[in-house]
Amino acid sequence: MTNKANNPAWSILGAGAIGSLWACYAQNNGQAVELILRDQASLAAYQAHGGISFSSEQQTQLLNISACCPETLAHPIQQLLITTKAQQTIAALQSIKAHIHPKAHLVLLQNGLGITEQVQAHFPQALVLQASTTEGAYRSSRFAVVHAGRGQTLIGAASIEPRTNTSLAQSTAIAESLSFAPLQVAASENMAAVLWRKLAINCAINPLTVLHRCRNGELLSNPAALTHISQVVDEILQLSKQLHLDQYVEGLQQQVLDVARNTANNRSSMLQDIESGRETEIDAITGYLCRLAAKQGLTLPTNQFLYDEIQRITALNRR
Ligand SMILES: NC(=O)C1=CN([C@@H]2O[C@H](COP(=O)(O)OP(=O)(O)OC[C@H]3O[C@@H](n4cnc5c(N)ncnc54)[C@H](OP(=O)(O)O)[C@@H]3O)[C@@H](O)[C@H]2O)C=CC1
Ligand SMILES: CC(C)(CO)C(=O)C(=O)O
Repeated sequence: MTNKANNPAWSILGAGAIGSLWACYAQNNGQAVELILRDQASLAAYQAHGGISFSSEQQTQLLNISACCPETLAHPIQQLLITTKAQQTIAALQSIKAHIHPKAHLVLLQNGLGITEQVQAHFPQALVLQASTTEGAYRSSRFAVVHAGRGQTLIGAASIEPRTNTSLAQSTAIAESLSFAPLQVAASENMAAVLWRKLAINCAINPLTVLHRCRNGELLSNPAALTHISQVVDEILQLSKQLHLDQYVEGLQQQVLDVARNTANNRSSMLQDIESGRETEIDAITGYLCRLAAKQGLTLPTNQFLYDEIQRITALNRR
C-alpha cells in the first residue's frame, strides 16, 4: 500500500538487522517500504550491493528495496519505523527531521526505555509508540540479514506509566500495517507491563554476559553470575514496588533464568556490541533503571556497578 502521492506506507530508519528484516518481509508481501540509510556513502554502497541479501529458512534472496538517505529524501514521512539502536535514535531522527510530518506515526522498535520521551519532546504532535520484539535477526555482512529466530512483536503506548492516551484501536491499526507475514505484530493492552518486564530481563542478562564474557546460557552455571542475577532482580523488585509496577515482574527471578536457558546459545546484543567495538544500549537499559531509582531516592548498587563496568569496558574498547 502506498499513500496518495505514491509514497511508501512505511519508511524504515535504521537498515540494520531488525530494520532490514521488516523491509524484506514487507517487500516479499508486496508492500512498498523504503529504507533510510545514514548518508550518501551508505546509499552508494547499498546500491552497489544491489539491495539486501535476505536469508530465511535456508534460502537467500537479493531484494532490491527502495532506499534513500537524508540528502535524497524527497517526500514527507507519515509513518516511520525506527530500528536504530536506542542511543542512535535522536541523531538519526534529527538528520531527517525536516521531512517528518508533524503528526506522523513514529514507532520505535528497539530495546531500552527513555528514548520515546525524548522523541515525543522533539515531535510533540506525533503519535509515538514503542514496539518490543522477540524475533531474532543478525547481519552476516553490512547488507546481508539472517532471520535467525521466530518470535512475536507487541506494540503500544510508549511509556511505563499505566495511564496512557493512546487508544488500543490506534495501536491495533498500526500493528496490522506492520504485520508482514510471517512477522506477527499485535497491539498490547498493557504495554507498560511488556516494557518493564523486558527492561528487567535485559538488565539481568545483558551486562552480566559482558562482565563474564559468556553466552546467555553460561550464566546459569557460573555462581558469581547467579549471585549478580539475584542481586539485580532484588533491586528491580524493590524499585518496582515503589513505582507500583511490582505486579508486572512477579516471578522475575525464574523468568530471567528461563530466558537465559531458552536463549542459551545467544551472545546477548550487548556482548555482540562490545565484541564489535560498538557503543552498547546500556544507557537505555541499566542506565534508565538507575536514573529512575535515583528519582525515587533509591540506589541500586549492583545495577550501578554493572552500569559503571560496561561504561568502563566500552571506553577501553574505544582506545
Ligand atoms: N537483532 C535482533 O535480533 C534484535 C534487536 N532488538 C533491538 O532492535 C534494535 C535494532 O537492533 P539491530 O537491528 O540488531 O541493530 P543494528 O546495529 O543491526 O541496526 C541499527 C541500524 O541503525 C543504523 N543507524 C544508526 N544511526 C543511523 C543514522 N543516523 N541514520 C540512519 N541509520 C542509522 C545503523 O547504520 P550503520 O550500519 O550505518 O551503523 C544500523 O544499520 C536494538 O534496540 C536492539 O536491541 C530487539 C530484539 C532482537
Ligand atoms: C533476551 C536477550 C538477552 C536475548 O539475547 C536480549 O534481548 C538481548 O540479547 O538483547
